[in-house]
Amino acid sequence: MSLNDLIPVVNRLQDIVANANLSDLDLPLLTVIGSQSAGKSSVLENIVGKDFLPRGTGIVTRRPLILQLINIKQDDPLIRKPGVETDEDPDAMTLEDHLRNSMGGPDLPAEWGEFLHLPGKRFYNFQNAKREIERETARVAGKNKGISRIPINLKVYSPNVLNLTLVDLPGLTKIPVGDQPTDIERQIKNLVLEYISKPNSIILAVSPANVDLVNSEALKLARQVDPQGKRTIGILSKLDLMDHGTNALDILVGKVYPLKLGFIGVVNRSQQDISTNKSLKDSLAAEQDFFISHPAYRRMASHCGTEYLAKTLNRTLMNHIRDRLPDIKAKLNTLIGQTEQELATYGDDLDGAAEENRGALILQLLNRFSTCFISSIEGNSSDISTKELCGGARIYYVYNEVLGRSLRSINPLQNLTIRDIRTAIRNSTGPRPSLFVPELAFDLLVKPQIQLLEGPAHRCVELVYEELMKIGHGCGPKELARYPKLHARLIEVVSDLLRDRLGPTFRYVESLIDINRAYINTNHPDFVGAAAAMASVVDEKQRQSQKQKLRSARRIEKPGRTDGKVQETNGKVSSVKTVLDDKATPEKPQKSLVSEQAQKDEKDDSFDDSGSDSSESTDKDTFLNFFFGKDASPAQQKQAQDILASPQPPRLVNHISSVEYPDSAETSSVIQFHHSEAQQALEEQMDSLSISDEPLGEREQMECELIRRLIVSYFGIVRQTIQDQVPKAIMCLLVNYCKDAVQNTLVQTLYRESLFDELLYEDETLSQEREKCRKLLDSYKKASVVINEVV
Ligand SMILES: Nc1nc2c(ncn2[C@@H]2O[C@H](COP(=O)(O)OP(=O)(O)OP(=O)(O)O)[C@@H](O)[C@H]2O)c(=O)[nH]1
Repeated sequence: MSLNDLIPVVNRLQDIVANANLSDLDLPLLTVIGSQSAGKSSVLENIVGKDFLPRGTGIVTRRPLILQLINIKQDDPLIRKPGVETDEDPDAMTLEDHLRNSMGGPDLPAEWGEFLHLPGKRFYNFQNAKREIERETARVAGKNKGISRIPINLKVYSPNVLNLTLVDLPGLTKIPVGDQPTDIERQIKNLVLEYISKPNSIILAVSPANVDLVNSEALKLARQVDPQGKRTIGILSKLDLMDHGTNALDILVGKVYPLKLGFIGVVNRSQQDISTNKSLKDSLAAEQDFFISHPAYRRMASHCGTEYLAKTLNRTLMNHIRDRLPDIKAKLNTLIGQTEQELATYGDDLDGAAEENRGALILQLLNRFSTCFISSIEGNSSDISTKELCGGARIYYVYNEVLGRSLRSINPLQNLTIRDIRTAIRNSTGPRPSLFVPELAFDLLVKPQIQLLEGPAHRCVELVYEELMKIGHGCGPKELARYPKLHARLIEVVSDLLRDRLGPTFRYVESLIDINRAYINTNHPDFVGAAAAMASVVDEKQRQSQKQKLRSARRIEKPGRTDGKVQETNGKVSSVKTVLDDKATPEKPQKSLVSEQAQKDEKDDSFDDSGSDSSESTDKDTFLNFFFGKDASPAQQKQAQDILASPQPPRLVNHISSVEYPDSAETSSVIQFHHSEAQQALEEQMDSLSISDEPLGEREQMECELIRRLIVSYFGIVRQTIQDQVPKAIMCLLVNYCKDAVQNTLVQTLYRESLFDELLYEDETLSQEREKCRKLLDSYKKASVVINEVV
């Protein structure tokens, strides 16, 4: 097999490794070394088969030349790339040439060189390339024999070359000439070693036969990096210039210097041949004649010459490739398996599939989509996230955590000032003073409070709706990715279904609130009732009064200590003041009673039971004494009013003003109950218009407190009802409804023959991907055949 025979095999393998993204076939680097004028460039040129390297007497190669041969196919689009700069002289071009070039000409040569330092410029004429090498050498290394380690990179594109890299290096020399530095020998040696020490480098050590081999600098250096001679090929040049009567037979048969890859004798073109432009072809023929006709080499002529060198290189490259093959083969097998799997995920090509097959496919996809939707809600989907709550679990969370928490966060007495209560009581009694608990006022006041429950109930419906939407969007088998239009339509239909159900669910939840506002059932078994509430109010009042009396008594015993406390604890000034005042007027129960209640409210975040857990004591005597007893003194009234008019305890207000849902990522679930300052100011203004500053009577204070307790108790009952009923309503009207209806709705809307084409429109990128995948698989399979052939 000659180098030319190797080209197609290596090219196919190169294609394989490139396509399969395998590590490169990694063909060795051929590095030509030798003393000055040994014939390195000539050898290299013979291997490449192109006459393009500057040659001559004296030092010619003064910069490393990295020659990258790139194999291109005859029909490679690169060949006809329009608008490239060429080395052709425009003035010397004929009209025909111009036409040919402007049309991206069919006759452009398929071989050209391109320098790294002149990107985009093509050298179709290799004599021009030779001149450019000379110019570029002189530009960097000067004109006077100087050398430079900066390489010249030349790429040769041709259908007739192997993808190989060859390196031509400056000749080894001892004595500095021209601009060369005094340590030229060391510098060149280092430069050469840099290239040949790469294990991937095959060293072509050129030694001229007319110089004693013991003086071969090339062999000396090669031995340094390849002591066993495994990757060094000895080349004996200038065999034609040996003294008459002498020959290099001993060297060529390996008797003088041991090299595993052996020595090969060559006869390159002489300077005269170059001057007379002797063609490469003719010089190869002449070389052949030389060996056949030479008495010493005749017997081994088949193992001499450039052609044999090419064969040896070929064998070396093949061995190298064989070494790499098992690895490539294993990778290829894995890739074939993987690609087959990938191809299977794209599904069969539906082009030209029968109508019933399409119908069955659509039906199957609709069913799988609806099953996925249902199982996501029920929590038996196979694709359950472990990162966040989803589907049915998230709905449960909305009911229990989000709704429960937001309902609990509502203050039953929100927006309800003592003044509002007093005004309501007064309005409801009409012109007469009331005898008993003003029931109408309670009725009037509790209804707007019940309305407060509507916000969280609505939000709960919204959140469940949003979750169902999310489920709808994330649903469906993987195959749906292949049919983007079908997928979009499925989502659309489910979204429509959900949207249709949103209205009825909202309305039902609203009516739940309306129903609860329509009739205030004071007979509810859990309702605290007026008598019990009043009893608890009175009971607390009494207890408070007793406590205060006790404290007053103690203070009278130790007056100094009380004073000290007043000064020490700023925050408690008012309570201590109360005690002191109480001392002067012992019968002022109402104030401490109310403040106790405020403290109680403060402690109770949920606001729901403060009324209902009150004591059942019905101390009629005390109750009547209090309710129909003598009025409090004006001083007592003022004190009570101060406290009643005081705002809600700060912690309570903060708590109500912003309640966050536990799921911080769900910012939309944050329910805000902010009062705008403007609104508050307006309310205060209205208060001052509607309510006189007339202080509350003791009886009024008791009534207000009573109403407050009744509202808290009744509100708690309704809140519980709402917390119980809203999830049931949502399940019935939204979640279960959609679960039951999804499949039918999908089939009714989408299973229509007229829609099949549109719905089964395949994602273009996907069909391209499948095609690509199929081609890749083909190429892998072919590659596998190629590899088996090589072995
Ligand atoms: N007669 C004869 N001349 C040769 C042979 N090989 C090379 N030459 C001549 O030797 C001279 C140097 O050849 P090159 O190929 O330039 O040698 P080189 O080793 O590349 O030289 P530098 O790059 O300058 O180190 C040229 O004039 C060649 O024609 C050969 O086998 N026989």
